[in-house]
Amino acid sequence: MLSLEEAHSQLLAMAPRLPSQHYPLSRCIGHYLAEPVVAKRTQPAADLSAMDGYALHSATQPGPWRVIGESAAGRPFNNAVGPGEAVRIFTGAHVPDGCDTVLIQEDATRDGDILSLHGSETLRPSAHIRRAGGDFNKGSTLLESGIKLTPGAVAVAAMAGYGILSVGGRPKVSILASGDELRAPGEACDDAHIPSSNSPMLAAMLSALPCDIEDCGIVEDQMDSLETAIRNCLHTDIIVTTGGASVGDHDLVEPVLRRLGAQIDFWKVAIRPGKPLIVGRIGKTIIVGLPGNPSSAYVTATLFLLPLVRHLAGCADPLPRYINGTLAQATAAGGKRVEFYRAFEENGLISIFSRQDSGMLTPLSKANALLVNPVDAPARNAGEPAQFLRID
Ligand SMILES: Nc1nc2c(c(=O)[nH]1)N[C@H]1C(S)=C(S)[C@@H](COP(=O)(O)OP(=O)(O)OC[C@H]3O[C@@H](n4cnc5c(N)ncnc54)[C@H](O)[C@@H]3O)O[C@H]1N2
Ligand code: MOO
Repeated sequence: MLSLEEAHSQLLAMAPRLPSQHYPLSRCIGHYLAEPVVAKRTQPAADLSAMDGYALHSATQPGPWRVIGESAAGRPFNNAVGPGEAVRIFTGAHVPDGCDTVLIQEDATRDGDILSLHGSETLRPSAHIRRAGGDFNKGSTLLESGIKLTPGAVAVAAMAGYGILSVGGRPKVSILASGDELRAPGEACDDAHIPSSNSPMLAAMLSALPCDIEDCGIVEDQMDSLETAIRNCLHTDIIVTTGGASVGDHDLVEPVLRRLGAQIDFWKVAIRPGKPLIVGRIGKTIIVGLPGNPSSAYVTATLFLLPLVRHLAGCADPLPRYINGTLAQATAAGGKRVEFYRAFEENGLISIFSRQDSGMLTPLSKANALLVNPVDAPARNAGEPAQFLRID
């Protein structure tokens, strides 16, 4: 059986990133940057006041000063300020030549044009001044390609002079649930049927990524039906199936993929839950066959589907990131497969849910972490270090 590490390296080698595209900043959120953002301007471009008050030279204190003009944001005072003079200034406005400090208006008394300092405070040079280039300088690289564009990253790109960014492509992902027992969520179910919870779960997981999702519904456990359903999704970049990935008589994903002439890249990975995962391709479409058990589908989507989408969309670092934490309770020794326990993490302390059956959804619904129990790990006590994946 393939190790998790081998499966991950095969996954990322399967297909190159999708071609990049140009988007206005308003549509860039959540996409991966395809080219670095290099500042086209310096910010601030000049020394600016950080407060409302008066610009003057600290050597001329304690005053009084004569107010000779005003500097507002976008409307600088363009003359020099001499000894004994001050300029009314507002937050974001240029600090005029001849001034090296800002007296905030709460510490000032003004009588007509005459300004005096009240209180015994000393005005320090540079106080309340944001220096030119204090945030960034023209030509400096502010964002590397492959990073996810957060609101802060979009804002720095705008301030750096960009209105349009080059971002990675948006993979098209179709979701296909297979199983005679499945009904669409919300439909009535008798004892022989269950709602397809995997379909909305996968759509919800993918919704956090830059991709376009097509829910292709539910297909019965029949070779011809599954074959037709997969054929109908071949226009997408990824087809994710759930169920029918294992070895039972009604588990048809692998035989149907073979009938369709698919290349099977790997089937069965040394992980628990999720061992029956199948990954293959038909032409340019990658098929990710997730096991049907809800927690197995969740874990394999976390470990394979989301990283694949991130990779195609241009993410520099698409694989799940393990975080260091501390066990709140003892764990059993690891076995021959890496185990991912549904867990709850708070302040780095990880507790494992007592019910870990991969068919159960209640522990998953409360989990915010997957505790990683590596292959052949020794049994561990509460207080020992452990790694986890954040899943909220
Ligand atoms: N003899 C063996 N049996 C099984 C093995 C094995 O190695 N040898 N592997 C087990 C493991 S591990 C898993 S996981 C499951 C995976 O099975 P399948 O991918 O073939 O999934 P199904 O049999 O179709 O369904 C399993 C389970 O999940 C429910 N299900 C399916 N689809 C959905 C959905 N869309 N939403 C909610 N629940 C779903 C289904 O009703 C079953 O209860 O195989 C083991 N067996
Ligand atoms: O790996 Mo299955 O996914 O144990 O339930």
